[in-house]
Amino acid sequence: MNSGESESESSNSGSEDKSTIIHKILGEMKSEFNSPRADDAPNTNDEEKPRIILSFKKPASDESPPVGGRRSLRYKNPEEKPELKRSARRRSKDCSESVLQSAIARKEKSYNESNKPQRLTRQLKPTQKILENLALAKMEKSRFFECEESERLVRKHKHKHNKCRRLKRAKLGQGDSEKETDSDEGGCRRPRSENVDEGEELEGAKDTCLCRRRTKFFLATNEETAYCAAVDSIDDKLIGCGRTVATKDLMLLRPSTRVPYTIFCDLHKSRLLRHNCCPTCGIFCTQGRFVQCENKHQYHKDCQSEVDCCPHCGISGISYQVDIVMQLGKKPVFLPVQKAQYITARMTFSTLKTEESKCMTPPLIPIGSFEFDNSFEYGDEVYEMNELIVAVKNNALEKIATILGSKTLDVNSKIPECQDGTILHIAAEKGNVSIVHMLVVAGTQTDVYDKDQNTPLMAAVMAANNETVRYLIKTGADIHLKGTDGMTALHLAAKCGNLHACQLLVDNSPRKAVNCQDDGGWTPLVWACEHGYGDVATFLINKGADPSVRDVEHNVALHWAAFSGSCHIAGLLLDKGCDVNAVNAHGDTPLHIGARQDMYDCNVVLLARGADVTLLNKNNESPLDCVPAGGDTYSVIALNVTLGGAYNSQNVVLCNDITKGRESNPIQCYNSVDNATNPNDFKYVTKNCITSDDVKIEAKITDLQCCQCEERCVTDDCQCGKLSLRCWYDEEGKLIPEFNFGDIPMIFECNDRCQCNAITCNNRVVQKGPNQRFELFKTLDKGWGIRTLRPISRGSFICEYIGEIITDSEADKREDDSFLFDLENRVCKNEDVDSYCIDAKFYGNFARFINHSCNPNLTSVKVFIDHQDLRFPRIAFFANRDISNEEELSFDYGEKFWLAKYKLFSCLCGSLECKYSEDTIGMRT
Ligand SMILES: C[S@@+](CC[C@H](N)C(=O)[O-])C[C@H]1O[C@@H](n2cnc3c(N)ncnc32)[C@H](O)[C@@H]1O
Repeated sequence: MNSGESESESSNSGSEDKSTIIHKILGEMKSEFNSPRADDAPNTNDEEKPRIILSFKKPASDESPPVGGRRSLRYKNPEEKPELKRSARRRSKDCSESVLQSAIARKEKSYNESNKPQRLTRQLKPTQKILENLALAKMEKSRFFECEESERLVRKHKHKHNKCRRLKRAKLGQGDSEKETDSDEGGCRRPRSENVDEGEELEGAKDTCLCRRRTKFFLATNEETAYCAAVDSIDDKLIGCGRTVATKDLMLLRPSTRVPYTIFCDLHKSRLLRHNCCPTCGIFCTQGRFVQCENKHQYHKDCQSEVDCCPHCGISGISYQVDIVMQLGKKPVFLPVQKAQYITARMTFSTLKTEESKCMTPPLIPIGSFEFDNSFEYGDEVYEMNELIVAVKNNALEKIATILGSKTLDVNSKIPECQDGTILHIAAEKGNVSIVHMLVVAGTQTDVYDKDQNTPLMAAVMAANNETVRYLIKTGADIHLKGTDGMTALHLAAKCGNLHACQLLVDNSPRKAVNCQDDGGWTPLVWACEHGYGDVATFLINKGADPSVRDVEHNVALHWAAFSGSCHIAGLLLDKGCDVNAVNAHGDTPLHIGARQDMYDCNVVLLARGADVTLLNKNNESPLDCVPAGGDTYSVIALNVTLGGAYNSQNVVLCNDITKGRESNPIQCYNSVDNATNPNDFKYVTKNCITSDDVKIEAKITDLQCCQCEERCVTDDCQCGKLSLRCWYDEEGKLIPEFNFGDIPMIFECNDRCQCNAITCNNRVVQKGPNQRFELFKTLDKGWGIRTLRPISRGSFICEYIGEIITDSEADKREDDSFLFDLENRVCKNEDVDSYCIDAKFYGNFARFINHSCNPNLTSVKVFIDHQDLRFPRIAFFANRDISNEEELSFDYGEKFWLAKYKLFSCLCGSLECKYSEDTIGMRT
């Protein structure tokens, strides 16, 4: 096949710049492998072998279906069904550790994202006392310095060389990272107005402030712990400390008489000693811009009087503005234990984004009915887990608070009476959001499994405690976790008919989990159909549930709707393009199932929508053979048989799945044209393969350019996006509207070396494989072809062109050239370097059956995933326009193909723009 399609040409001409950029980025790729122009190919043969020439494009993906146990639609009554043994997932220690790690990571992340520190520290408003002190200090200062004015002028003169203020940076160690020298002592002078009888000096220094003074005052408390009441000024925000202070060390201190006595932790004491606490307002100068005197005493600019003078030592004239930065060795990780220390903090939900939920639920204020104040007496009592369980079961909030506050229990310990779940499982099942909240705040992990492989979220879903479901989702519970039989919380919600929970789960799923399959291959939609929950089925379909997804027994959702006899759901599925005569692994159509279940109403709907009464299953049974004789269902099917209402009776299913289970969705083979049997003269593969040593792909993982994105690769910083010029995929995995099908970039998807999350990453589409529904069918005049069983929107990924990677010279030797796809990686004509093709003749996927059209609905795009060797792009087809149900898929083979083939046959695409028909090909040769 030869070059020449217009898209290809424009793509090539435009690709030089992009190639240059990509070369620059990759830094190691040779220019000769870029900008491959089909016309530049060395033409060593007059009779050149035809190649299909690229016109590059791609779509969305979903989780690949798990395999495992299944139920069978062969059994009329559920009781007849053999009990399913689906994979019993055993959780290992590693698994639980990773759950913990990810829970911590999520909490950290949500903390960082929310940028609201109040759950971790207390953010305080200045008290009335502090404000009064500020005003008082200003007045005192101005009075005091009136009489100091003349002295100040002398000192000013003395230090005139330092008069211009300098900006300098200081670093303040949050721990003991910085040991400041005490060289400031010498310069301290006592202002006349200060009370010298405050107490004994801490280190004998004669400061005018009281930063270094001991006092005779101690805090009297019966509590085991006291908390530091220091207030830090951090970037103009006031943050309370709250560290614990040993009760044996409760000396009350203050930096001046203007501020109240306070309890300080060791850290704040040492900073007080170093004059880091402003004597005017009593707030520590912790991070931000402050003023520092010559003696390294720090205070706030606003706390300075109009006369430039240090409120610590009174020295005037020599002051600097300093930028203080907290010096932390590493990012703080707030573990539940640490959070639990802040027992005086009011529990709040303010750090969570309160997105408008579609469900009408009241705002989430879990503690609404409960005032959790710090007057609880925890005492020395040691509690048993049983007491907590009883308290949770009885909704005894105060008791729960007391037990949790005592910290005598491991809130994550497994409870044998509760299937080895935790106390959070019990609370989630019980459904009191306040209790769930208290447990979460007390450090209970949300993503733990019980023996039945249910998480607390799943327990809440099954118990229909939807406020708890909402709370747990917002708190970061992982909604994608799979439990028994590979079921997610959404599967369970659909199975239970819990519409509200379905809404919460779907609306909070970053990449829609709506088509996720469990071990039996069932989607949430299948569960809703099986149990006849019309509202849930409608909701899921509206949210993009695919009615054509097959389970492991090849049933589609319509089989399950027929099983439950839900005519409303059956109609809905048929409206969405579900095939009324879809056949499962036993050859049963939905009508066979509906007949066996004696579902009259539903069978009427199926018959009215074209169900074929003549189709035989693998036991040679027609639907009429399956129905109990004598009833209404028998009559209605018998009537249709009598009337000869066989619909599409010409259609013959030759094979249920040409992929033999290798694709996530089976592909049936239909032939209603002739007697040809299904094509099986090739090996179905889903990855390109190599059969010769002549093909060597540079695929070292260490050579891969990769990204450092934390999660989803949605920002411009994603390195893989930059390689592709930008990320071309939207949230659903479709090419964005800006993607220019006339000037196609190469796409570099995220790879195994990237940091991002493989499930939620936006830049992974082709690697997840095809997820649409297709059918192999016999065309009237072009042999086999591929058509879609449902509408496909523009930009969707269809499939890759998969086959055997061979060298050009090998391709030239091959007899059948109908399946060669030229990788367009030919180097300069003069160089004797081989280039490559993909041959799908012997090894291939269903793309090998896609025919040519001069007005194609697919465009091919070069994609790189597991290697970045530009000689071997993966060829991905994307819909270049909306494609309707049952439309044949096609791409442009390119001029090279037709120049080689026109003597044998001409193009039968039938489009008005056809360039290679019998009539038009002459104009091109
Ligand atoms: C890659 S195969 C496509 C699958 C093929 N129809 C089959 O039955 O295996 C390419 C071959 O399909 C046929 N073909 C594809 N598109 C065609 C078209 N527009 N007109 C005529 N023949 C076409 C040609 O025989 C061509 O060599």
